[in-house]
Amino acid sequence: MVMKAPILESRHVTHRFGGQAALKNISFSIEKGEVVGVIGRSGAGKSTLLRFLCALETPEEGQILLDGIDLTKQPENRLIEIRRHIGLVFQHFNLLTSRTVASNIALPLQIAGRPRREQQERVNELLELVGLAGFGEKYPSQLSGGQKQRVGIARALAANPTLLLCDEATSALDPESTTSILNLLTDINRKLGLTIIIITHEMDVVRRFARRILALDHGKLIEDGTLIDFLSDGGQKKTLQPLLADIRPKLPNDVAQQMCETDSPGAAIIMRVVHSGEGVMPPFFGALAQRFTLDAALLQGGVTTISGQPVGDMIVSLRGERRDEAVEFVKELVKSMEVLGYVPHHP
Ligand SMILES: Nc1ncnc2c1ncn2[C@@H]1O[C@H](COP(=O)(O)OP(=O)(O)OP(=O)(O)O)[C@@H](O)[C@H]1O
Repeated sequence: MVMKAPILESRHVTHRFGGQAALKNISFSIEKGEVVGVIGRSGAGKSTLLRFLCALETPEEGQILLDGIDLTKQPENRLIEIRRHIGLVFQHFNLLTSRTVASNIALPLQIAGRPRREQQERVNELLELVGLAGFGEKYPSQLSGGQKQRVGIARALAANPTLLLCDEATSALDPESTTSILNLLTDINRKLGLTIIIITHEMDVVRRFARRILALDHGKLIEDGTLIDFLSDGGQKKTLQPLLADIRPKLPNDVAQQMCETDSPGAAIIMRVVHSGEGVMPPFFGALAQRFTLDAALLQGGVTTISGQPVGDMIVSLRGERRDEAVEFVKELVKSMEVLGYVPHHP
């Protein structure tokens, strides 16, 4: 097997502010072409990590390697050069209002001293790529939030970066523009094979966009995996639950009111089931009901497709004499299963 060299590595990164650790022993490695979401609540350490990843600051301990180069060991003049190869996309776009769209996009090329002709050609290419052909002579004030962010993305891509770092890139946008920007980033990843890291506090954004999720909590890396890993571990790891709360199906109120912790004869078992879709689509529960003569109901949730992969997160209820047999059967097929409680039988 050929081992690919990582494009970005964080090795045992620790950093403190006034004795308080903001990042604790953070290690991960990202390969070229990956799409990674870094998620965490306010104060988790996302911005601190971002500043290290883009070589704006150096951690107290540990190393950051970009394409094999240790950013923590480079002199400032080398870092200036390295930063040119890191595309940054900001929450509030950071466009220069007195410059046209074309001139905003050309800025990194101008700073790098590229010839005017080359700048123009590259700007036209980028306008096309981000779906803004014909917008070059407009000013930022004439654009919608989503369009401004397209300009921000085009500018970040101008110098052919090794890596695109998006800092809360959709947090200032309405849901429709958020979707279009996430689609654009997915498209860019596919077309250019560019490595993209999106840093956000919104689980819905990483759920829809990132094939791999890194979760930070109080400066610690508490999860590094796919959405399915995240959902499966959410049952056991308490620290993941607040992050997942936004996207998980919730127990319907009437069921929550009737549910108790102890099983009793004839009770329905209420379970959260996470699975990768194959063979466990909602009709499966109909077949299960028939096979084990059960009352089986999908109470909440379903299957969504993430990066072409079906991901199921459902709350189901099973009641019947052969209920426990059915539970064992389901357990073999799914990624994880968590018993939430029991609803007693009222004849
Ligand atoms: N310059 C600083 N001086 C002192 N403490 C800081 C500084 N920057 C960050 N911190 C602290 O480090 C911790 C992590 O902060 P950080 O800004 O990285 O979190 P975050 O996940 O980006 O949060 P948010 O989403 O609110 O921006 C917090 O406790 C914060 O108060």
